[in-house]
Amino acid sequence: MLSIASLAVIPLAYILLRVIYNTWFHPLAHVPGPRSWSATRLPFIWALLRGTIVHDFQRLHRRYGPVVRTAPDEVSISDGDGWTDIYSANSPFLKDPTWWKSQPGHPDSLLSAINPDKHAIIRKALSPGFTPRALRAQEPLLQKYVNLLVQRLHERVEKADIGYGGKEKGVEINMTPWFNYTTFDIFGELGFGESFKCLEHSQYHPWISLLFNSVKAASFVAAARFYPLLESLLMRLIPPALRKMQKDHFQQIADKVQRRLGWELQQPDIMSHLIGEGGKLELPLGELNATFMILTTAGSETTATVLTGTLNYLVNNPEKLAILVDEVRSTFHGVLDISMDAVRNLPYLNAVINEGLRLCPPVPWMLPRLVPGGGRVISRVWLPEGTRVSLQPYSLYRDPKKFHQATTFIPERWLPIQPSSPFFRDDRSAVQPFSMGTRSCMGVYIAWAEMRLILAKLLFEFDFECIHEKQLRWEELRTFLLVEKRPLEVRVSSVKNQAA
Ligand code: HEM
Repeated sequence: MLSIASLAVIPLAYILLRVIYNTWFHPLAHVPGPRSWSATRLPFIWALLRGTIVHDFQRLHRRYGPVVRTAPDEVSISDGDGWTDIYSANSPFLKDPTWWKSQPGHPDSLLSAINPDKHAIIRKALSPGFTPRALRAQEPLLQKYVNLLVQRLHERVEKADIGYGGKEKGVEINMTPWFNYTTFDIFGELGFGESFKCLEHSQYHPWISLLFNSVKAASFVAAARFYPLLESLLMRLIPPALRKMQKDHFQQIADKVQRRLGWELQQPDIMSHLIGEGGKLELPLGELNATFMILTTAGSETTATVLTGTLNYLVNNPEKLAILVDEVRSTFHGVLDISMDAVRNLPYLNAVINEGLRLCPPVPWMLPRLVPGGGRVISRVWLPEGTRVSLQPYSLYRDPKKFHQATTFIPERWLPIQPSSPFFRDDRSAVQPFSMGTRSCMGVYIAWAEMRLILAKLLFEFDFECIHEKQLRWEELRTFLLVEKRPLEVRVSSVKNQAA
């Protein structure tokens, strides 16, 4: 009979053998990387749970190069070629189900559909709502909320001016929630004709507050998925109250969808393109609900992150802010002139947003895809079939080998450049914040329109200044699938009040 000691020795011996195999005999043993990360998945999980994974990957890439082994069966890429190697149109690299698969019994959404044919059906049904033509019809919806943002900020500034008796210039405002209020309200209206009323009430809708926690929880669920036994145990341990909260969260979106489907009046929102003749839906209701649940986050939190990051870099670089302010205020006579068409070709505004996207990508880490049958060469390294492989925008965009003064905010690198410029050799094509190919961002036109309109209107109406003792350091933010933003406290004053 086996003694207790030998029962303990067997799993230990198994773990030791696995570590030896992973480190020296695994088909990925030739890929550079730290031994501890190659031997077991624990360092990866630890980084994921602490929210430091993006920075840890960046550190590993600086040390080991553009292709790094970050777990026994996983490789991280920080190289522009990775975009075409992994994500180009009709790429055979499918999403890794560990991260994406929907929970058993739940319908697929646009993001969770791994099968390319299934994904193509959902994407095709949604795509008419995301074209430049659709966006033109949606402009009044966007403008309504950008104007409301401006109005709310004016109210804050005026209230403070009265309070201080005009002695101090402007008021301290945490801009982080204001960008979120605006983008969530816009998506609510654009998606299902019902905003979250955040700007109206100047506070988060409870659905959004809950969302931030659930994105964080998703990191934990993903961590557990690497250990199927642990996953099933954890799933059983979820308290009923938490399960109910998760269900209610989903149900609120399902209710919004249902209300929108019941409308008699039509407006040119995304949903309008999904309702066919006689009210027939272009997608099964379950998939529609699941897709709008995900879309609400993808379509709001991302844009708000770039806006927060970009304004942060602007206030910390007052000379760049002054150039942009000059461009905006010299182009427009009044705030009503600021339309989607009118802001599209402002060179410095576009350069600023491109630089914001480079330094503050809201998807700083592309979740893994799987290397297809037969293996593939990625960034000049051969990887066997089944390897999990991800691209790291955050590391890539801040790589000093790819960009001159890589971690400095320099919008000029996006303007037309002479060969004598130190930025001439910048690898601009490596910056693909909306990804590439069949699974690239559908909201790219909406996102650009929102970012241009919001920045242009804010800078036309207000002066923004950094509050040095409350500076936000973007490099210190944690990532739980998405970036965990912190308050961006800035001093805001109204241009009108100064002119008076
Ligand atoms: C600056 C803002 C944004 C950035 C940087 C961004 C970036 C991205 C990226 C990188 C992906 C690919 C994710 C992956 O494959 O792992 C993606 C997917 C997606 N994004 Fe965006 N996004 C932004 C805003 C938006 C907006 C405003 C919307 C909608 C209104 C939107 C809708 C989508 C959708 C539907 C997908 C999934 C596409 C598919 O799987 O076929 N995004 N986005």
